[in-house]
Amino acid sequence: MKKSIALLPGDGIGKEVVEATVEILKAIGEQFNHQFQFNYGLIGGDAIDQKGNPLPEETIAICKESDAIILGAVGGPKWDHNPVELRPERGLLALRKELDLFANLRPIKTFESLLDSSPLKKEYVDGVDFVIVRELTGGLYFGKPSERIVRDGEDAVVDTLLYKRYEIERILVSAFEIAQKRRKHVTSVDKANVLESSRVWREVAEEVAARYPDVTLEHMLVDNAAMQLIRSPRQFDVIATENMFGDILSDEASMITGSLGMLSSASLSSGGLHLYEPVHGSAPDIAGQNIANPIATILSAATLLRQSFGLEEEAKAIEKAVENVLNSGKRTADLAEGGKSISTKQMSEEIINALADDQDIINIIETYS
Ligand SMILES: NC(=O)C1=CN([C@@H]2O[C@H](COP(=O)(O)OP(=O)(O)OC[C@H]3O[C@@H](n4cnc5c(N)ncnc54)[C@H](O)[C@@H]3O)[C@@H](O)[C@H]2O)C=CC1
Ligand SMILES: CC(C)CC(=O)C(=O)O
Ligand SMILES: [Mg+2]
Repeated sequence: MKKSIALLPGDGIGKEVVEATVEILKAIGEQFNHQFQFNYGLIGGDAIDQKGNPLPEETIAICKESDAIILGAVGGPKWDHNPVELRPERGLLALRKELDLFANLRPIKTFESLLDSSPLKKEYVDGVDFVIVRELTGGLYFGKPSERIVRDGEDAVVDTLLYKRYEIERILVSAFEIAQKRRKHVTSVDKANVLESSRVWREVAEEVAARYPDVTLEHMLVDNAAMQLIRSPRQFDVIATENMFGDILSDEASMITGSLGMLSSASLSSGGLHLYEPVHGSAPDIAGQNIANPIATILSAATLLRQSFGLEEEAKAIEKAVENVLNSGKRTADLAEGGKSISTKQMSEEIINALADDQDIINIIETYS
């Protein structure tokens, strides 16, 4: 198979985890005889420094000419005091809007060998397997006005939470479609006791639920949801929520797996050009040290192969290789609890070695060759 992938490493550890992931894709391409062409683009802080724009036109063009996109992360202290339109994060938000990447799927599934790495009790996290379906192109991060103003003669500030009804409907439809293929339970998370947008969200959730009689709908207020994620995370199957709530809850949920560096995500578009990105950011505190955990990005790439290219065996091979490496006790620093750890590059090499050693893959390749 010949396919092109746009690579937007971005800033900080974004560069390191994308580089580690490219090595995995090259290895899987060689093993399964696929030709993946990589098209690099600038986004975020680097793009501001080199082009004066966090999302240059060339980057949008590179994405649109590709079959799928992998993004690392954007941001860093260097640009923290820039005016808002020259913040690296603006580049990512603009790309999500430009490509209508409205559905961000963030699976939270524990690995057997990492049960002790979670700060939560092992018996609570064992068997956790749910997905956060986060709306990604609306809500507070996109509403206008978003500015400093003067109100009643006082300095004030306004951010706007705006959703069109169809935006709420389509993300809930995505959540119900996903739930139908899973354990058929949607927890719709909102703040309907306070926010009008959440009241409409609830109404739409009820309407959509009526079209999926085999799926159970439960409403949960976001503050309770934040607590339930810690108290009994196994209760969740699909969590459907708006942009900011999903952003916050997913970082919280990452600790069920042991590290933010483990959480992959897929940002799906209405147009079919999807973007795959880790849940974490550019981690300036560890950037440039070759110690970041690349697994979130590597698992995002596995989802890309499955979702965008239909390469199920290849996706499974990567997921199994990651599991085998973790089972062998190898850990990056975030999971090593002060013990022996391996670098970002070494983790990538270990996963490549595990791919090469996997007898199932060798059998598949022999069957197809
Ligand atoms: N998708 C994106 O591009 C995102 C960008 N950001 C940006 O990233 C910058 C840093 O934000 P933070 O709040 O520090 O969030 P962050 O997600 O970058 O880091 C939070 C903490 O988790 C650790 N961490 C994150 N990913 C890791 C990995 N793969 N391996 C090991 N440890 C990892 C970091 O070292 C840090 O201690 C900011 O500029 C922020 O706006 C934040 C979140 C998402
Ligand atoms: C630019 C931010 C909204 C990125 C982020 O925190 C996320 O998507 O999880
Ligand atoms: Mg986030």
